[in-house]
Amino acid sequence: MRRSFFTKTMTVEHQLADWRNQALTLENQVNQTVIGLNPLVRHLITAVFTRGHILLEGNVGVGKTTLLRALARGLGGQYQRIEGTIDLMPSDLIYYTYLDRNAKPCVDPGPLLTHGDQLSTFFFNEINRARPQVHSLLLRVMAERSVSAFNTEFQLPYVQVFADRNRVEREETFELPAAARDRFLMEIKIDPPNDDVLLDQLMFDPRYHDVDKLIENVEPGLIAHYQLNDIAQLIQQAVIASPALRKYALALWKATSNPQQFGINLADVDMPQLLHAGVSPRGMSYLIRAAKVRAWLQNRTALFPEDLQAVFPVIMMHRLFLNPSYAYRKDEILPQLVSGILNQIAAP
Ligand SMILES: Nc1ncnc2c1ncn2[C@@H]1O[C@H](COP(=O)(O)OP(=O)(O)OP(=O)(O)O)[C@@H](O)[C@H]1O
Repeated sequence: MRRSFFTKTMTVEHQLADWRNQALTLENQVNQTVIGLNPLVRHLITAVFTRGHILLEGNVGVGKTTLLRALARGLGGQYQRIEGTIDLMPSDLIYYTYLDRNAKPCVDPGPLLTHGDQLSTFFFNEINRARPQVHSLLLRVMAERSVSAFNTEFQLPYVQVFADRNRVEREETFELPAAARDRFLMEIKIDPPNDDVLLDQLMFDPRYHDVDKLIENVEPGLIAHYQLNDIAQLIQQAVIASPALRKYALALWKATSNPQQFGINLADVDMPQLLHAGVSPRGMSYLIRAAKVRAWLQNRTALFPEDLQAVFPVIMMHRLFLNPSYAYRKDEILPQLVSGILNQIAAP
C-alpha cells in the first residue's frame, strides 16, 4: 500500500520534519550496509532530495553496486542496472528482440521501458565504455525524464541516474562530453575506506561477502519514491537565502570564471590562461538546490555558507574546464582551485 506523507492536516513544517526523519533513517541504514563511506552517502541522500543525477568514479569492487542497491531498496520503486560496452546501441536500452520457441520474432521492453514510472534508480555501470550515441540517449533521459520509442513518448518521472566511470581503464573508452557532465548534479569519487579496522571487516566479516543479505539492513520502500518530486519542491520553497548569502553565492560563481580577480593564484599557473569556461547557470542552480537540501537535512530553513561549501567540490569540480595547456594537470589543479575559491571568498 502506498503511504502518503502529504496529508491535508499536516503543516509544511511537519511534512518537512517527517521527511527529514525518513531521509536520516535511510542514510543511517545505508551507512550500516556499506562501511566507511559516510560523506559519500550524505552526498547521495542530498542528491536524492535534489532530484539530481550522479556520476561515480571509482575502481572495481569498491562497493558501488552494494551502495546503490541499498539506496534503491530504501527508495522503493524499481532498480535497473546496465553495463556499458563498446557494442551497446541506444536501442538496447529501449527494447530487446529475440526469437521465441517457435522461431517467431518478438520484441520486449528494454531496461528503460520495463518499469516505466516505477523506475527510480537507473545504474549505468562503466558509462565510458558506451559509445557517444548511447550517451546522447542517456542525456535526454536525464534532462527530460522521458524517452521516445515506437512512436510513443514514455515518461520516467521518478528516474534518478547513477553512472559509473571506470577510473583505471582508458582503452576503448569514450570520454563524456562537457554537455553530458554538466547534466550530472554531482561527480563523486568512491574509494575503499581509509581505516584498518574497516578494511579488516571487509576482508574477514562474512556479512560483507553476501550482498543480497547485506542490503537487508535497509527497510524496503522506506521512502515513497513517487513523492520525492513533491517533497523536493517543498524543500526548495522552505529554505531561504538571505541577501548576504546571495551575494556570497554570486562571488563564488564569478570566481569560477575569473579566479585571479578574487586573488586566487596557483603555483606554476598563468591564471588568466587557466580556464576554458566557468560554471554554467545550471551548475550554480544545482549548487543552491543541493545546498538547500543540506540545510534541510541539518534541520534549518535558513541557508548558511557552510551548506554551499559542503557541496561545492562535488558539484563544481567537473564543471570547471581547463585550457588544453593545463588539462593534463587537472587532477592536481582542480582541487587546488576549488579550495582556493572557498578559502579566498569571504563568507558572510
Ligand atoms: N565499503 C564497503 N562496505 C560494504 N561492503 C563492501 C564495501 N566495499 C566493498 N564491499 C563488498 O565488496 C564486494 C564487491 O562490492 P560491489 O559489487 O558493490 O562492488 P562494485 O564497485 O559494484 O564492483 P564492480 O565495479 O565490479 O561492479 C561486495 O561483497 C561488497 O559487499
